[in-house]
Amino acid sequence: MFFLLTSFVVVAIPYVIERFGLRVRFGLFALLFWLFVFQFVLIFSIDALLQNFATSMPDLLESMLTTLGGFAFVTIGITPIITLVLAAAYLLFALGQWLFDRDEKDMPTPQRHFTVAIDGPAASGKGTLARRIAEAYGFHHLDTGLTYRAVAKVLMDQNMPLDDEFLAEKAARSVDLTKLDRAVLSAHAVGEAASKVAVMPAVRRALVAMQHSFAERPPGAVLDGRDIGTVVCPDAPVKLYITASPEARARRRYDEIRSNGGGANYEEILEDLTRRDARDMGRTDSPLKPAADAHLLDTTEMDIETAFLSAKTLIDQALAKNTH
Ligand SMILES: Nc1ncnc2c1ncn2[C@@H]1O[C@H](COP(=O)(O)OP(=O)(O)O)[C@@H](O)[C@H]1O
Ligand SMILES: Nc1ccn([C@H]2C[C@H](O)[C@@H](COP(=O)(O)OP(=O)(O)O)O2)c(=O)n1
Repeated sequence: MFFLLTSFVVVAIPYVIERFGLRVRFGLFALLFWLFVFQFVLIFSIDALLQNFATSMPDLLESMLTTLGGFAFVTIGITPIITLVLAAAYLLFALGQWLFDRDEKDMPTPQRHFTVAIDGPAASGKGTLARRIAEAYGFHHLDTGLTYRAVAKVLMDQNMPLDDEFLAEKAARSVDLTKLDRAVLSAHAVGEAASKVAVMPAVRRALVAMQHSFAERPPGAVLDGRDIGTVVCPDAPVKLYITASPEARARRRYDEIRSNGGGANYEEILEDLTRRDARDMGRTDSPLKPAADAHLLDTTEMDIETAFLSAKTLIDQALAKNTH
């Protein structure tokens, strides 16, 4: 009896490991387990039969039943031994699996990132929209216009010409993305100078490289400028091209300067913007133009919140596609 109970426990334990530990629904141990139970029942049934009916049984049947009972008794003794060996092998296998899984979990998974590219002419509302998106989605934001403005500011501060490509490239290489001071760089004159240095390919190459690595920051980045969808992030899942009539843009810039306490002339601003648009759209290297797959958003009659909601619909659709 003790032998049978021990056998039962030895078979049952690996079965439990298999079923609940290794999550095998019906495996080798389960088979052995039920075989064991079957043999157990067989032995007791044969034993009961022989005890009660042996005298009235033909000799041949009695000897067959005795042989079968003996065979079941022997195999019931072997089953736990086989099971024990298999259990040990299985446990080693499970341990290997566990270690392997743990190693996989420890491995750094490639960080996912999502890019929103926003382009458009001056004062169309790119920056405002980009900041709003970055805030809503927890993404990093880079106003790439500030990088061109930073190059122009360095040259202006040192009274250097704005068309010397060698000097401008040197200034571009010294730009530090963490030190772009919007308050200093947002001056109207700096924007005009930035548009001039932005025509030089060497300057663009240096700045585009920085902008490109910024765009890869996880979990996502919003970049606004003139060539984000076409050159800096041509693979961005969301590209927006923001426009507004020159008059609406000049009015916005005028209001912005006035609300900051500055003096401004609407006609002059309109003229400057028109000239800057022509330069930004007409240059040979990376001219301002919508990417073929960009969504156009005309904000002339659209307030900031409505523009944001339009962009949000597109971003949510692209994010849903990205996670499937
Ligand atoms: N849809 C809009 N409606 C009205 N004003 C806007 C809108 N979008 C932006 N503005 C305002 O226009 C000005 C210029 O916007 P900004 O985002 O700096 O343009 P950009 O980055 O294209 O030069 C800001 O004062 C901003 O508050
Ligand atoms: N990605 C970019 C961003 C700006 N530029 C250039 C062209 C723009 O006239 C200047 C200034 O850009 P910025 O976006 O700061 O100008 P606005 O805020 O729209 O007036 O820099 C560019 O060539 N490419």
